[in-house]
Amino acid sequence: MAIARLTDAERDAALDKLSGWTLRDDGLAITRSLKFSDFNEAFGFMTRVALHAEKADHHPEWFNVYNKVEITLTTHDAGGLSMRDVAMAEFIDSVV
Ligand SMILES: C[C@H](O)[C@H](O)[C@H]1CNC2=NC(N)=NC(=O)C2=N1
Repeated sequence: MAIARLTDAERDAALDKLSGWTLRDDGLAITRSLKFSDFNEAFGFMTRVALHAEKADHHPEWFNVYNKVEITLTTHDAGGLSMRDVAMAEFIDSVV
């Protein structure tokens, strides 16, 4: 399904309302690194996000080692950032 890619202005406005997210060098994704108290906390967080991602049909690219989770959000169908990434980032910000 074609999903609209954010304009640079929309992207910058979105980044302003998010916390802890940085734009990847190529401008096509946003990333955030999280540190939890232990693996159980980290994986519990990932479980919550995974269930939400499935409901939203929008899935993060992420890396976990012990209590650290590195998350990258981009919309493959848009070839860059879309409002789905912003919505997913807002959800993640609300559960960390
Ligand atoms: C078929 C399925 O709806 C699509 O592949 C969805 C699945 N999850 C997705 N997740 C992300 N991050 N980007 C997408 O374009 C995307 N597309």
